[in-house]
Amino acid sequence: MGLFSFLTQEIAIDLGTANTLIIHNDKVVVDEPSIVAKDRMSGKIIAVGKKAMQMHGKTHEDIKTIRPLKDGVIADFDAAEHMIRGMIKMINPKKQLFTPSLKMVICIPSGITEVEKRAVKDSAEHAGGKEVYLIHEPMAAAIGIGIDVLEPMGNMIIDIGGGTSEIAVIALGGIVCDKSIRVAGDDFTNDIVDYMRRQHNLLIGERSAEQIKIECGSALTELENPPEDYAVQGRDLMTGTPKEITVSYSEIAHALDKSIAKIEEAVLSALEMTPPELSADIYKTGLYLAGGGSMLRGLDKRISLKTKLPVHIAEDPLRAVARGTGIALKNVSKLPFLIK
Ligand SMILES: Nc1ncnc2c1ncn2[C@@H]1O[C@H](COP(=O)(O)OP(=O)(O)OP(=O)(O)O)[C@@H](O)[C@H]1O
Repeated sequence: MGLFSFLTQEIAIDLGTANTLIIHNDKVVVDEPSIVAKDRMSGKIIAVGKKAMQMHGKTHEDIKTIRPLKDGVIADFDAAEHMIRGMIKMINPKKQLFTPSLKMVICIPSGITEVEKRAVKDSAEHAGGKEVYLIHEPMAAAIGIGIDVLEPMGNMIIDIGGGTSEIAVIALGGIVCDKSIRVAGDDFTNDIVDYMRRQHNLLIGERSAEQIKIECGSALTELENPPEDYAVQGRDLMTGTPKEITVSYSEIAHALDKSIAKIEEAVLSALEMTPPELSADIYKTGLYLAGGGSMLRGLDKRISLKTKLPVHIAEDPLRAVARGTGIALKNVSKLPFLIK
């Protein structure tokens, strides 16, 4: 560590629709849901991350919870800036004598527009970033999975996050072709809310729906190791009173079918766009899945059946992108694909 290293702090940020992770000194130091709570009267941010999440869906009229990102991009600039600031503060909760200047690498979806890119950069700079680099999420995921992205070898990465699913073929340090769709884990959650309302006349909140997805969600109607049925509580739409019903994984698989089919279609379309030499590589290496959405039971098998290719899930899918962004941070000068 250099003499003046305390003057610069190097951080990698996986700024996601659902979760934001910060890596500092090779460690995940922040892993929080991407949400803030605001006092409507004063306009002040009163909670960031988990604390704000606990308030989500339970607020009274003076408090508003905001998810600053939608579909992988910043939807509320002011809230995003406060969220980034708040999370950076979590790294050094104690007051410091010097405010270090920040060198950051932040990942962005590959289908992002120039204006959306600018919004991420501006938010980071307003939150104290002096040297800000951007990296495309599939590239970060590939690095996080352990793929040598600079090699003349094609690899396909499917990153299913909260707001976006990104499918990219990577070779020689670049994205050769990609397909980004705004259908991912959060759409699975919304499908469950809709399904419960339609099928069971039961109104449930977003957090309960996410819990169902995690506890008994599935991409296939038949699984080798099925999860147990799950008891769901909500409001009966007919009587207005609280009610409990039990759901099975096959039922949830039906509810998620349409959204999963859209992801499958995007994978097939990315495979169709792939130059033949790289198709040959992918035939040998298979497809790599990353992102929290890829943890849905049976999703790897379903994509494998559809594409007739082997599918591998990253070791820790929720952290693959953050890990890759952290590695990129340490190699800023060597990686030609970082965006300044
Ligand atoms: N065990 C699980 N099974 C299914 N889905 C899960 C599981 N754990 C987390 N998820 C889902 O993963 C999603 C979040 O994944 P991730 O943190 O990779 O997304 P993100 O980076 O915030 O989003 P994006 O990349 O779209 O900006 C959420 O929709 C969450 O519900």
